[in-house]
Amino acid sequence: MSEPQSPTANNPSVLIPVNPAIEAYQHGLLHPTDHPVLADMEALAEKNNFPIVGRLVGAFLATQAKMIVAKRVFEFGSGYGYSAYWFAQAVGAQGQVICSEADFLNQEKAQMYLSTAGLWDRIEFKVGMAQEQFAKTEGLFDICYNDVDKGDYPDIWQMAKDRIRPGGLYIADNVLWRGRVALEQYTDVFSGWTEAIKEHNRQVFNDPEFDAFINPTRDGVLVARKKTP
Ligand SMILES: C[S@@+](CC[C@H](N)C(=O)[O-])C[C@H]1O[C@@H](n2cnc3c(N)ncnc32)[C@H](O)[C@@H]1O
Repeated sequence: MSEPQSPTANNPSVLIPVNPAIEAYQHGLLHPTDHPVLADMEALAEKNNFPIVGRLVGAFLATQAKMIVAKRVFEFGSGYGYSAYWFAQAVGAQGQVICSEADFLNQEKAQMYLSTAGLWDRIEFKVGMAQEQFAKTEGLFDICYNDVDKGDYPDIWQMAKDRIRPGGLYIADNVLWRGRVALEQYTDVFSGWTEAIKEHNRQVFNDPEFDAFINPTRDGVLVARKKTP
């Protein structure tokens, strides 16, 4: 009997972490009460091939934030506010999500979408390099969320880890990088990004101050909780 065809049989240099049928099943379980603006944001991502986290990971981010009663979140790489929608909804009316984004054109879109969703007053949107914006922002965070260009992942981890409160979370998207991190041979989309993600993952998992886990949903979401004294 022949082996079943894997979804990546034509492309052995990547693996899809979760079977698409399982992700479709998970999608089917999500409740349809989220704000209709999400569908507009998803349609724009589809049209422009823009890498938003998508609804499964969005719901996961919001759940993580609610679990630790997060009130202050810093996002590294906010795009036009899709992941920020989930955090803003989770932190509540008294909470704050500080977005950082290199492309100034995304600020206007984020404002339009998140105002429609009634969440803009929980957002502080900073245009510029996330590293610089973070350095200029004082205080500790309940969550630092990393979704910038992947070559910068180790640097972002190094700057974020000391600014997370005990019991708070460091979250990073795309840490499985379509499975390339698990392969000996792969085709890199951008030179060095797979190695940077692997180095980042090693650093997070080896840090004695954090407990870490990778949720393989979509492209892999790493969650690391800072231990309490
Ligand atoms: C994967 S997208 C973010 C998607 C967003 N988190 C979401 O799910 O809706 C990455 C975004 O980060 C921005 N970006 C990449 N590297 C950055 C950096 N070092 N500083 C600021 N923005 C960055 C890009 O312009 C892009 O909009």
